[in-house]
Amino acid sequence: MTTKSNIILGANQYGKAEVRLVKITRDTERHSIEDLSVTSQLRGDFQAAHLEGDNAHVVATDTQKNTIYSLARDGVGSPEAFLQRLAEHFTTSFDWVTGGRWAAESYAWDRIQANGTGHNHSFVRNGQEVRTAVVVKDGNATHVLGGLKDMTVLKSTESGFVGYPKDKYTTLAETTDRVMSTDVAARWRYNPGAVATVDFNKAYDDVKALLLEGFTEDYSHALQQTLFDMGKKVMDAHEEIDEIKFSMPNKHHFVVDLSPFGQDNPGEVLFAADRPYGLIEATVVRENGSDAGNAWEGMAGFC
Ligand SMILES: O=c1[nH]c(=O)c2[nH]c(=O)[nH]c2[nH]1
Repeated sequence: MTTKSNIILGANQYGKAEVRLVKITRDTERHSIEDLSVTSQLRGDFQAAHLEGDNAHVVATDTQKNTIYSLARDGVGSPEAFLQRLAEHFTTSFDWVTGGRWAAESYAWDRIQANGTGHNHSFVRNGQEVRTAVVVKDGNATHVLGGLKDMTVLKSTESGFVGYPKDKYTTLAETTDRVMSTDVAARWRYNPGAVATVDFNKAYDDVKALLLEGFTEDYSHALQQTLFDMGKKVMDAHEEIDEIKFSMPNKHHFVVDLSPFGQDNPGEVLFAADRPYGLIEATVVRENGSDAGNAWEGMAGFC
């Protein structure tokens, strides 16, 4: 005789994904623009909805979307602060919502330069990188993650790759001078005790600058070393950050053989391959930093 095992509901969350929100602040002639894609996901007691079709606890995803727009009426400020307001709203408005995950991407706009100054109300999208933020609330614990992605960088020298093991499958030639390029994706976790006093926009600008400096500063023996240097630089300067995770493709640039055309090629004409690419991922952590709890749960694309 076989006994049937009991089937129960496991982890679950739900909400509205990628709510496109543009907030123009126009209380003076000099307008400003905040452009985000916001995702809200609630966690808590949603057992009856899944097991019995009882929606009494199901705050509609449409309501979640409307809440995002309504809270934006009072300003966004920073993605991290805005997500914390959403988290606070949902967990205090509905008893059974014990936590959730709120995420944003934000897209920067620069003022169009006209007659030597930034225009009051005309903007051009700045496509250098996409800013990311996540707030995870679980009971009394709140985790705030800053981040960025798609920040494409390249150094045309001061990078090499030597000393790796050679076996019968190794064809890669050692080099002490190559192009190194990557799309930086990084997410950093703020110490929960510091969150109340962090100026998230200022911290973001500074972290981005430090990442760029870290990429360029020293000779790179591998993307792995450069990744660590970048993370260490950020964490040395920002005590309020306890951890930074990276995912960085090694965007290979191959020197094209021009000898069939009777030409030399001292690393000037390159084939930029789009795949396959190396994929270098790591976390740089502050020893004895705060407990990450479930801050990284469900975070795709990072290890
Ligand atoms: O910076 C690099 N790291 C690697 O792990 C690697 N592997 C490889 O083939 N080229 C490179 N470059």
